[in-house]
Amino acid sequence: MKKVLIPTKLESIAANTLKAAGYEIIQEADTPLEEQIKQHPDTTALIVRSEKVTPEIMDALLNLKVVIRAGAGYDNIDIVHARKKNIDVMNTPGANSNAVAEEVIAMILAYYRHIVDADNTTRQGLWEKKRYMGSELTKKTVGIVGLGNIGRLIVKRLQGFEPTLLGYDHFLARQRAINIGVTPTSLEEIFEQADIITLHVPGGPSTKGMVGADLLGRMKNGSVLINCSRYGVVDEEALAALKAEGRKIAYLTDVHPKDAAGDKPSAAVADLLLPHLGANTIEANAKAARRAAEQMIAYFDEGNTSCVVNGESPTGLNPAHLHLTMMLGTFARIAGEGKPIRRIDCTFYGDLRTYRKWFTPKILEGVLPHAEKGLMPEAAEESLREHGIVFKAREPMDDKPYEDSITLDLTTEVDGEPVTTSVRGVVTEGIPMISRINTFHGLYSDMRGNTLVLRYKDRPGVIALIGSTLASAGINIDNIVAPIDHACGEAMALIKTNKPVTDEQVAEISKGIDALSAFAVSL
Ligand SMILES: NC(=O)C1=CN([C@@H]2O[C@H](COP(=O)(O)OP(=O)(O)OC[C@H]3O[C@@H](n4cnc5c(N)ncnc54)[C@H](O)[C@@H]3O)[C@@H](O)[C@H]2O)C=CC1
Ligand SMILES: O=C(O)CCC(=O)C(=O)O
Repeated sequence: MKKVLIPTKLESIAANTLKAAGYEIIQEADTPLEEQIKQHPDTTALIVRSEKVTPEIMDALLNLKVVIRAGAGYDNIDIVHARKKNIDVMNTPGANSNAVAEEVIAMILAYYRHIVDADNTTRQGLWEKKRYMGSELTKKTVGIVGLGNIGRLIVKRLQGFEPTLLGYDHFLARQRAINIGVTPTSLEEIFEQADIITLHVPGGPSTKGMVGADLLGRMKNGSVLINCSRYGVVDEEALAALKAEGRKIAYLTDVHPKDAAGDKPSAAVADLLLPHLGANTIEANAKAARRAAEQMIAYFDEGNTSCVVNGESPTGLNPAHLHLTMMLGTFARIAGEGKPIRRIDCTFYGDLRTYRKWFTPKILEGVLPHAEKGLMPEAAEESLREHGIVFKAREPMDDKPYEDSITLDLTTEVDGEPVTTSVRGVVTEGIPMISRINTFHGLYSDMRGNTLVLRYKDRPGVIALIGSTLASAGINIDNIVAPIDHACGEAMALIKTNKPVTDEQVAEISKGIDALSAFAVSL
């Protein structure tokens, strides 16, 4: 019988559903998880809320197969360590979004109408009507940062207040944001224009300090910043400094470094401070509990991993090929000069064709470096779609003798016209090599390190010119390949250098040799 530990206050429907399906359930909310695992070292699965699931806990549970976070954010679980131990981690996406969306509206109204203070002072016998002059939410400009499950619901729940809605989500295509009902707006403009800004991005390294001195400094006097995402997303020291200078920014927060009693680092800077109440409704708790139980049953009974957030590639796939794909994506993006990407077509030759779906997260990583990393293939494909990128993994043509190689064609839009950069790569002796760029074949250049890429009309003396410009900048050439496309009389030089070549140096060399295209890549 599979033993499931639920070391948290989670609605009994989770335990009941699992018991009915034949699981053994230990639910104990008041004993730390560290203690409970000593009594239950044979635990197969965990369902947690904000409890930390550390490497030590995973190492101690030798039978642990899956950890389910009954909620959205899973930054309390070390998902990388979990992967190493072959433990799947899931969340229950969307289960508590409505609770947070409603909390945000409650916070705004409570702050605007001084509800908390007014209740306190009225109970004390005071009558401070003049002091508690309020503001109205109706027709305010609200900036929503993070348009996932919660951000999108806030859009809906705010509708009655006739707001102007600005939105930012760097994984969401412009048109999708418009369809959701917000005006896609840069972070800088949101912070400059909004009366209320509410944050709904995940926590962790990718968003740590995301709202720092620069953005905070752009906020209007009298504006409100709400943090129901995670502690660390807002640089509270920078906020405190601005407030000390007399800037009138209200800060309403629900999130803390630790979910526990004790001093709160945000207390001095916050105008409203809640004990992580976002998901704390009867409805959200029940929904997350039911989902957690259903997901666990589907996981063990049917092998359903659709909510796994730390998926890995299958055995048999050489990680070097995954890395190569990311490098090809990066290379093509830089060659495409950062123009909007519209389409990516890939062909995986040889044995790689069997694994093609597993390359999607790496393609995403290469072409959209700010996109979420470590996504499952389906989620990566969805992310590409949301960015307005059509992605196709083509069937390889059997007459092409490319063995285990990868072709990536990246199409950008330049002045309304499609422009495609095509790159092909292989792994040789464990080294990721680029073998073709557009019509320039036979490159076989190591993709690691610094590469200067120049296309020019073929003529004698060009390499010498490049060499002398690099030398005068103190840059050494480690290797050069410079094949010629005789059909068009052009050459493509891939020059490996001991240091990165700066944009200014690229421009100087490009001018000196009258290059048709020039860029530098450091991988
Ligand atoms: N206060 C509370 O009780 C609760 C807090 N949360 C927090 O809220 C977060 C969001 O929850 P959901 O909306 O359910 O998650 P979600 O995954 O549906 O949405 C997150 C959105 O943030 C976007 N995003 C990620 N990084 C970004 C960045 N650097 N810049 C702009 N956008 C970025 C993603 O594209 C995605 O659309 C959770 O990760 C969790 O940390 C969630 C539930 C309850
Ligand atoms: O379970 C809770 O109360 C915390 C919810 C939360 O922060 C999340 O789901 O990310």
